[in-house]
Amino acid sequence: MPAVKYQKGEKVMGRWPGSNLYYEVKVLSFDSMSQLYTVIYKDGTELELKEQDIKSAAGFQARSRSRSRSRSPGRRRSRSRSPARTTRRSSSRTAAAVAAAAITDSVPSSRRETRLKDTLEVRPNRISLQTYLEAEPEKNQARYNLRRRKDDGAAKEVTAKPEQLEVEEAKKAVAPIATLTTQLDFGGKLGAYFWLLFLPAWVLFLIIQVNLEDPSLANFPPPLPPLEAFLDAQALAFVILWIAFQAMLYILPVGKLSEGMPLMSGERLKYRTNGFFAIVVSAVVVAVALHQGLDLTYIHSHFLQLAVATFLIATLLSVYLYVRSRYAPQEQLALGGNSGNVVYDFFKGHELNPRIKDFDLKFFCEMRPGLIGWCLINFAMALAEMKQQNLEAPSNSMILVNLFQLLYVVDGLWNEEAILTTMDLMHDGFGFMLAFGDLVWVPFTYTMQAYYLVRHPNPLSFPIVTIINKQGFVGFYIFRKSNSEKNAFRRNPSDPKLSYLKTIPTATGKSLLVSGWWGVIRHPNYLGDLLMALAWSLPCGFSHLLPWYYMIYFIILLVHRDSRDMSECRRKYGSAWDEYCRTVRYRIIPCVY
Ligand SMILES: NC(=O)C1=CN([C@@H]2O[C@H](COP(=O)(O)OP(=O)(O)OC[C@H]3O[C@@H](n4cnc5c(N)ncnc54)[C@H](OP(=O)(O)O)[C@@H]3O)[C@@H](O)[C@H]2O)C=CC1
Ligand SMILES: CC(C)=CCC[C@@H](C)[C@H]1CC=C2C3=C(CC[C@@]21C)[C@@]1(C)CC[C@H](O)C(C)(C)[C@@H]1CC3
Repeated sequence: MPAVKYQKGEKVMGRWPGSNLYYEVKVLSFDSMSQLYTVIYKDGTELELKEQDIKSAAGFQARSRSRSRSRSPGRRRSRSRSPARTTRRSSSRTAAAVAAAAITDSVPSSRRETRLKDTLEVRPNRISLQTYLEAEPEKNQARYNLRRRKDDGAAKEVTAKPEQLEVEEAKKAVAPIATLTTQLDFGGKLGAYFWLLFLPAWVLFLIIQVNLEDPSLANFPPPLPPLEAFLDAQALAFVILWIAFQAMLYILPVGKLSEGMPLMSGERLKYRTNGFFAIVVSAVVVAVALHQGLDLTYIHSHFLQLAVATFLIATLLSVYLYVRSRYAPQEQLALGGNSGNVVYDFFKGHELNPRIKDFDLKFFCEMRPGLIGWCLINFAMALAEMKQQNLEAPSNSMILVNLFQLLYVVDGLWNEEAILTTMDLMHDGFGFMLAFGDLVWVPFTYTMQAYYLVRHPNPLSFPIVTIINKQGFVGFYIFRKSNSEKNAFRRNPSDPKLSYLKTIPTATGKSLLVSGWWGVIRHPNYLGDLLMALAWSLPCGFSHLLPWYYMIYFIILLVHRDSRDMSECRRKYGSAWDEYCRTVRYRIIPCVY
């Protein structure tokens, strides 16, 4: 049996996977079968290393000293380039930021990412393990038995001090392994069961409630109608026709082909961003159909059946998405949605950008049938209100709700490219949650205010209309400006028009905005969105809670989304993110939250 070179408890230097950096580690054990040492890093991360990737601490220091004096290009660079020349203002500079700044100073920002990845000698000394694995998965996997031995879910940060050795390219490249998702969102596996049952039931509850004389969110669920009342072949046919019509508009070679953000593979997918064209054509087609005698109030009278039909389609789509995610190549998968639990994975979704040829299912579902359908339903509710209340024109409240929500959707479609830098498109897998959210939840619950007004009129005086209008537009202004600022910055960080903005460099090569809208609060777009949501509920008055459902749901959604985003960004950007949070203290409401 060969002698064990390093003993249990011994402090040695372990090579950081995929790089030439050595960290101080403690030997925990040696497995004679696999010939691997289990070592623990200072932050508690355990990895298995081969003997050749371990050096004794004494020998390493002597070698490292002589090398760093004579030939470390990293050192030369950081001495000659003062970190003070970066855009950062804070005095408590972390090593990560200084390291990144040393590089970003000399490189145009659009090329920073590539340079950072290539330049192995200047590595930050605090970097998240998972970020590192994502950045260079093939190198890591080629050389190491790279599994975290003590995984408690969230990626931990390595705080050990790196020593620098020579720069060389990793030699082999093999496909990365599939990693199990251990950090589960939405209440984990049990939560997934709950949401799968609760979300459709809640849609049903809302639809049944809103038709009652005295609707309330606090009401006990009324008795369910018989099963036949839920299913309607004609309603199903309409829904299929609508989705097929939107799909046809989406694939027309009209409008811009926009590039998505770079994927892990470096590839950038192309998206046909012709959403504005789609809503204009849809409006024209609906106008022609109305002229031909189509009775749009059918949508009001068959709302439940239309919702159930759409739910069936969303469920079938989710099953398809789940099955295909099992066969998708590793580099096309999202980080989440691979827990090993069928229900959780079905709910969360695992494939990042499922496509049939060039047809992007997630992008299409998020931006087209549900979103444009939302406006169509609102319009049908306005017609139903006129019919039901014998009006010659829709009420002021109905007009306000219709116009505000139309503005929201048209703006989203006009700026469709901006969706490519949002969380759903960049990070989330496509599964039941998003398919159901996009196709059922948005059109059948976001229309609750308009639906409510059909049977529950709320007359508004002109001054009140003016106040709600102003408040809604302030929200819209904040929402649009902040989203556009981030989108423009993410697309071209060196855009001269954005040169006035202050940024924090991060170890990934991307920077974070710390001035402008994103320097006031961490989610200015959420604040704008919430103010708009308020303006959609106010026209319905205060007699019932039901039209306020969207506001309540939206606060919960955005607070949860913000915390999901915080942990995701912390994982990605490590100490640079902490620095950002110290500089920009409030999340959504200045000085409050
Ligand atoms: N009506 C509705 O039902 C809903 C509407 N929305 C709206 O959709 C829009 C998009 O929201 P969402 O996708 O949740 O989140 P964001 O558009 O806010 O995207 C978050 C991402 O932005 C990047 N980012 C965060 N901080 C900074 C910074 N300081 N500088 C530069 N980049 C930063 C990070 O990604 P990275 O660094 O990787 O680029 C982060 O993950 C929002 O306006 C929201 O209100 C959202 C959900 C539901
Ligand atoms: C409860 C449940 C099933 C939640 C799913 C959440 C989805 C409904 C939302 C997640 C992010 C969304 C966005 C929009 C609609 C709602 C969903 C899909 C959005 C398309 C609305 C229009 C905006 O202008 C927008 C493009 C910014 C926005 C993007 C996020």
